Amino acid sequence: MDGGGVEGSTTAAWMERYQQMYERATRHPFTVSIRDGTIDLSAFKRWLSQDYLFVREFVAFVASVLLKCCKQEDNSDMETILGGVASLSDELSWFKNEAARWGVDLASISPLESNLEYHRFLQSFNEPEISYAVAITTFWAIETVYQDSFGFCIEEGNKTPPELLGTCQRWGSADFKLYCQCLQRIADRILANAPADTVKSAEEAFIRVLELEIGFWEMSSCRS
Ligand SMILES: Cc1ncc(CO)c(N)n1
Repeated sequence: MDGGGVEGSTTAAWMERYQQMYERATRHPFTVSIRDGTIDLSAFKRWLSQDYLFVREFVAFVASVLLKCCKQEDNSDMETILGGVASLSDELSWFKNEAARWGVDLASISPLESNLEYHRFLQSFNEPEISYAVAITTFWAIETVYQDSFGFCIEEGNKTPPELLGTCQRWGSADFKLYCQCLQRIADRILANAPADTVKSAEEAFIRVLELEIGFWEMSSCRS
């Protein structure tokens, strides 16, 4: 398919095939409790500080995706990914401001086990053998879980506490959704031209992201 849309695409097919797991990642009790207004603020602060450490690691991951992109013969996706790297600079500042607002001292935080597990997964993309197709699919999946999770917190009928709306807007906004759709179109185009074993690896990476995202919410809720 080459209409630029996402319906009927490889990634859309996976979202359907693994719908249950996708829902566990994007409608997790942690984010649903933000939407309900029943969120435990100590859990929110745990998420905030752990996600700051995640994003620091994510910078290196996105840089590795950018590097793989630049090595492609057709590197027309470069600007989109470069934009992603650039926006993480603003994101790190946002985390620092937000942490100060909540009285969280980021200097004294160390990563919990589920976060470390996610770090190891992200670091594995430094290997030049990991293809651009797998990397860009992983990048899309990671961003999309947050977009869908936080987008739900600002959809109609939400009771999200006003002091958490900024967080939800960061990933739930219409602009961030467009950005995720742009990543999805890139992933689908690359996958459409990739060999079957690469597509299989990308599918496995998609599932792994869902597992790791569920683990991250569990960790934040202190359920694990
Ligand atoms: C754990 C996690 N997944 C995805 C994102 C989106 O960038 C994030 N900030 N943290």
